[in-house]
Amino acid sequence: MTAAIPVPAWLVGCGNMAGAMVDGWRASAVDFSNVAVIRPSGAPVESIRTLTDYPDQQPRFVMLGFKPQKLDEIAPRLEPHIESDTIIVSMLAGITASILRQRFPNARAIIRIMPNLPVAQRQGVIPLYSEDRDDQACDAVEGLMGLLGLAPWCEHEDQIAAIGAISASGPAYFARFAEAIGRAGVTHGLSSTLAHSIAAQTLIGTGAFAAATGESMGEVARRVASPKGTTEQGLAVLDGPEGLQPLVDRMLGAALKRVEELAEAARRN
Ligand SMILES: NC(=O)C1=CN([C@@H]2O[C@H](COP(=O)(O)OP(=O)(O)OC[C@H]3O[C@@H](n4cnc5c(N)ncnc54)[C@H](O)[C@@H]3O)[C@@H](O)[C@H]2O)C=CC1
Ligand SMILES: O=C(O)[C@@H]1CCC=N1
Repeated sequence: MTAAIPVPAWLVGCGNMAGAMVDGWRASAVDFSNVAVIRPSGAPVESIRTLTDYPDQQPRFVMLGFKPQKLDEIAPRLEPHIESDTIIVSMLAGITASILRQRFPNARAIIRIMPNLPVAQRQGVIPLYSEDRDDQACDAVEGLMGLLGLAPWCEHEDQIAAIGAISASGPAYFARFAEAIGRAGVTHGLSSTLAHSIAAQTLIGTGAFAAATGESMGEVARRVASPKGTTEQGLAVLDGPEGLQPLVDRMLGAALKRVEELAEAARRN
């Protein structure tokens, strides 16, 4: 039997990220019959009832899927519906468990997650973190997230941000790298369509190859780069002192700084 969403359940905000989770759960045959999406646009979500306002109901499960900057607009109207039976799952970047507990003091348990878009294909990474020692609630949410991919628990809240900077933001970074390789292909005479499609297919194929062989990315790179061959010369540029690692370190640092800023803004309110 597949994991079940405790019901009644509300998905408050259902855009790119929560929508991808819904797609993954749908592919896992999760029952949505007592689940409602609540968002002001009322834009329909396939096979889930969509509402523009909170019904007169006390939900047992609420997933926060809106932007962190919306917390102070949304929390005061949502809070009266949250009771000692309600599990809150939050994907809001930067919004800590203690900030959420302050906004929703009555919640049974508050569980933070930091999912990524490939949950739609059940190939996601979904770190979890909670400060509430509620094994039943944690097991229920772990079961649901486990349907969508790798769902590790974090011991410390900082790990949610660190994992998130890699895996939640990661699809954007890998996508950007593939775009840059595609653009380089155009510089070398390929048509834009061909260059970008082969760059994307190479990213997809590399992931599939690594998954099928179980090899680390380091091993995959070594397998491609023949000694004294062509790839070795390209890797030497990436591996140089001005190469990829310092750039990636700065990239992650900038994203993590923003996590702090979002938390600070929420703490001030
Ligand atoms: N996009 C991603 O890959 C990831 C996003 N997240 C988190 O997911 C959350 C949502 O991000 P996205 O899906 O990218 O944004 P989005 O803009 O695609 O979706 C936001 C949703 O919030 C809804 N919304 C706006 N105002 C609302 C209100 N007053 N009440 C209820 N719903 C309201 C919108 O209708 C929309 O459905 C953010 O907190 C972000 O930190 C976390 C990990 C990855
Ligand atoms: O960019 C963001 O703020 C969200 C959180 C991690 C990925 N997307």
